[in-house]
Amino acid sequence: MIKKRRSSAWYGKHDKDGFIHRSWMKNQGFPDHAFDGRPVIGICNTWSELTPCNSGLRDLAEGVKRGVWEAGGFPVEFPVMSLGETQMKPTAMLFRNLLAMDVEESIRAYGIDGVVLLGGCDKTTPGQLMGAASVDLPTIVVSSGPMLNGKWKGKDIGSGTDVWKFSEAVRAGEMTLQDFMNAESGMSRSKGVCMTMGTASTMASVVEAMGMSLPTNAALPAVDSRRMALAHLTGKRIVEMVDEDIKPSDIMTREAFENAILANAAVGGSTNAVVHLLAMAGRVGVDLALDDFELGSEIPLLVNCMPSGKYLMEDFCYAGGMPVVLSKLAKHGHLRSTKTVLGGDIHAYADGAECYNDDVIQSFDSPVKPAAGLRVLRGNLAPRGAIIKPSAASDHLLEHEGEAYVFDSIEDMKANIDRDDLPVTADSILVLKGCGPKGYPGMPEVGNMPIPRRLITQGIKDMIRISDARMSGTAFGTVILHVSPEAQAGGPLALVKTGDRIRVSTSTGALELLISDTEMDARRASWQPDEPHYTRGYAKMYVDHVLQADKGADLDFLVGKDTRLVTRESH
Ligand SMILES: CC[C@@](C)(O)[C@@H](O)C(=O)O
Repeated sequence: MIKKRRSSAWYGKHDKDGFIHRSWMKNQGFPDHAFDGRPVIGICNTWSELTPCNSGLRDLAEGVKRGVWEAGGFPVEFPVMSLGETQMKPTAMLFRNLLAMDVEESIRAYGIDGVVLLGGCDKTTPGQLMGAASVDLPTIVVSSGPMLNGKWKGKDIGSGTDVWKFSEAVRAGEMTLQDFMNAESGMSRSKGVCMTMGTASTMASVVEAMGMSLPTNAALPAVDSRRMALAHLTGKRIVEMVDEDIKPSDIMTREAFENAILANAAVGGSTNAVVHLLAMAGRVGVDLALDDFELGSEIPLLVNCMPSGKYLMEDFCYAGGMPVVLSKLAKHGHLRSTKTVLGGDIHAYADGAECYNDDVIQSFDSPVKPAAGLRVLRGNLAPRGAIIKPSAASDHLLEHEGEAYVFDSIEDMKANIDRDDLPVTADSILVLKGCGPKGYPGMPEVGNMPIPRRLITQGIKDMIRISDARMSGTAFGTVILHVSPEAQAGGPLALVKTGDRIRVSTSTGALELLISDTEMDARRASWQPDEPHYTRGYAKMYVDHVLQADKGADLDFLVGKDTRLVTRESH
């Protein structure tokens, strides 16, 4: 017998409970020595054919198992809910916290000592980490990895980013519907997540910057054999980590979250990282606030990937990937010291990293864009904040005052956006209500509303859009998101009327509805929330308990952790 482990409370007992735990597991052909006290490693898998981004995780699980066996551990794979943002209605975000509950309770209830999280699609990474952090066993992430570069008509095309471009081109009459449909197959040529710097690759990048995965995990393409090797090495490492007792709470420190914010700015990462990092921080008890994201605002955009730049994740990988970004951040004093899954400091991920393509990963002195990180906006329209991604926005709209055109719901927007008589100009500000966590529900990626047809046919490509929704990490435009409190929770967004003037200043961080306080109070007095869409089940629980976007949209009762061992047996 090696050292007494958590799993020994299942497999090390010599009574009827130990018999039950071991004997039933042996029906899968595991030999006696699998239960000799070696570390039991749970492989928490979000593989699903309905989550195409994660469809390669079955293979990667086998890679992790090889490494676990090699290091003297006992690997056991288990499924958890899988969330495919491209497939789920109303949005996978509605279920991120449900996945987190599934992960948390699975880890807690089973006899495992350490966990490898296999995720990829946007919500699977944060959902798994939130759940794992609330139990706090040694944990490492292995991501799906991005798809190969999209290819169509001899050009590279990027997941999401080119969907938005193509669909606007069809609406503007610049692309045929047949061409639009033909591009589908070229865009998704292999297993893996979006190969733009969408939310999936953003989350993998920030997780690497936090030290929660092995180095190079974020950018290796899903089908690159080196990803299988990385899974193998992760399996080996998690066994050692159990012995070293390195837990998420040792790694996911305040400094690690700051590194995530800084890295997110440098890679031009998704706005969705904000709600996910806030929710993850809430689980480990790190006091991260929306304003902390301003930390990244002066960091230049180094990674020239869509949607803020022009390349794709495969190019980013071949240019050196995250270790290069971390080394550039370190060189300019923007990488905090913090422990990683390897047991050393995050600076070790950066040491010796070489950049193989200076156009794909640019320098601090000559970046893709200066001061590219997310900005937090506040004012009487968003008392608890809103965010904008300047690197994906139009410079001329970053300081702007204009007249609001309001859509009261997503249905209203869809029914009217293409009306030929829609009273909007390029200076108008489109406002969409009812798309926050409680409103839709689930805070979908609809904030980057299409440009009204009458403007797009005049060649207008961007205008200010404001909502309580999120937007795809692959999207672009001058889009103000995550307005808190949301309309459905009675935030001032609910009170905006068509014709009101709104002022946006990205430089001073202001978002103001230019009406008097008296007028605001009068409108509030007659405001009623919409009837809830769901009156039972998980969605009802979600709506009753979800926190606002500025707090990460976790459920109020899931914040924090409980690391106690469950002592009561099932028989
Ligand atoms: C279409 C792109 C998606 C589904 O990945 C999106 O969720 C993102 O934020 O990147």
